[in-house]
Amino acid sequence: MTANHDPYALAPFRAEFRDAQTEKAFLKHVEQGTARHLKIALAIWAGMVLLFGSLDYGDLGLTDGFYTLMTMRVLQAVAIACLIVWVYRRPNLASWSLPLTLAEILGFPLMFVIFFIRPDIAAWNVGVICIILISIYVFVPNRLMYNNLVALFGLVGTLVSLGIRGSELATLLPLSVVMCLPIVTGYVASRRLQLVQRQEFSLLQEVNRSNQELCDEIERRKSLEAELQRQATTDPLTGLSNRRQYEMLFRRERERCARQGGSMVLGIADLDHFKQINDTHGHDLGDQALKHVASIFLESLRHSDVVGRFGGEEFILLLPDTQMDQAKVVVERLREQLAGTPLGAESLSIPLTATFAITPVRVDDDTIEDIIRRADKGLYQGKREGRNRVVVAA
Ligand SMILES: Nc1nc2c(ncn2[C@@H]2O[C@H](COP(=O)(O)OP(=O)(O)OP(=O)(O)O)[C@@H](O)[C@H]2O)c(=O)[nH]1
Repeated sequence: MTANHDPYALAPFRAEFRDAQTEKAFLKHVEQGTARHLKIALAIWAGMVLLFGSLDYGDLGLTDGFYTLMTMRVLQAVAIACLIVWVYRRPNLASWSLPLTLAEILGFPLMFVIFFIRPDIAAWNVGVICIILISIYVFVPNRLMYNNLVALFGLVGTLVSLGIRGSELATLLPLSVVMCLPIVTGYVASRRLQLVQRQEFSLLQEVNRSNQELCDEIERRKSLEAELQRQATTDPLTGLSNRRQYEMLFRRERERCARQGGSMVLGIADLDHFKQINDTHGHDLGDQALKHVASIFLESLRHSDVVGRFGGEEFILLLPDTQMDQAKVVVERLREQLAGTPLGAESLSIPLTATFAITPVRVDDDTIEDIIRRADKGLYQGKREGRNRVVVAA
């Protein structure tokens, strides 16, 4: 495929897409409509074939000629009915042109035979053939080149039949010009229709492509926005809420608890001897330890609780809808869980403990800093008293 390949370029004479894949996609797109057209055209064809039998009867009576013509008409009508059923079951046949072309070509001999059995209505027969020629173009769309082939067969067959019947060249020449008129008219009308249909299809594809691009762009922006939001609200190392986020959540939860008459507890956790872990095992393992602690806190607490990273090895816990005695039990359990889950890394098992302080959020606390300051005092007390404990800072 070249750089400037246009998949929607049209071949003006065939009135089809130059690109075979695009043409295939178009035919698939119009398959149901094409099949419907074809079934209607075939039904009209079969009806006309049988209807003209009544004229044969009127003119010929029950003669051999009538029986021959009627047998051909009935056989043809049955063949057309089979074709309708076939197209009904497999609509893609309407665009799959070769069998259809053969069926159309096989329909013509009946018209040619009439010249021999009913020479008296030769002029009528030529008229009917002209109508058939134009109908092929109008009613059987999207197969222009095959229609040209069928029309040529009809034209040549008619002239040859009349020639055999003894018509002069002087008659046949103007007749061929007259018969070319419906062919040219049908070709031009059908070509225009095919081009317009394909231009519409190209536009539709373009619109679909633009829509898809737009949807992709919206998706990309949404995920970018979500990522930015995540980065703006979480601590990059542990994934916990950062200061901005937990302060916002604190305000929201405090207001909600106040509205609903619930109480809220704030806790601080500070890892014990964390400097020693960093110094002994390195900063990377220190980072791993922080992530380990964060995941234990997140797993152990309720979804409605908030865990934030307060500073280096300090964490903040917000427990909405919780009384102090309940908070004491919850945080004690958290302490035990942390102490009982050492960090396993490179065949090492590093015990981790933390000192916790909890304090109630009071109505007269102005800011979160006031509450943290109170909890901090409890934390110092806990560190002084030997670490790995929960202190209530009332
Ligand atoms: N690996 C790592 N270490 C950090 C990070 N933030 C702070 N630290 C370290 O955490 C340690 C905190 O040490 P200290 O404040 O003395 O506290 P501690 O050693 O835990 O002692 P106590 O709190 O008294 O039990 C320091 O060594 C900091 O460098 C971090 O993001 N990653």
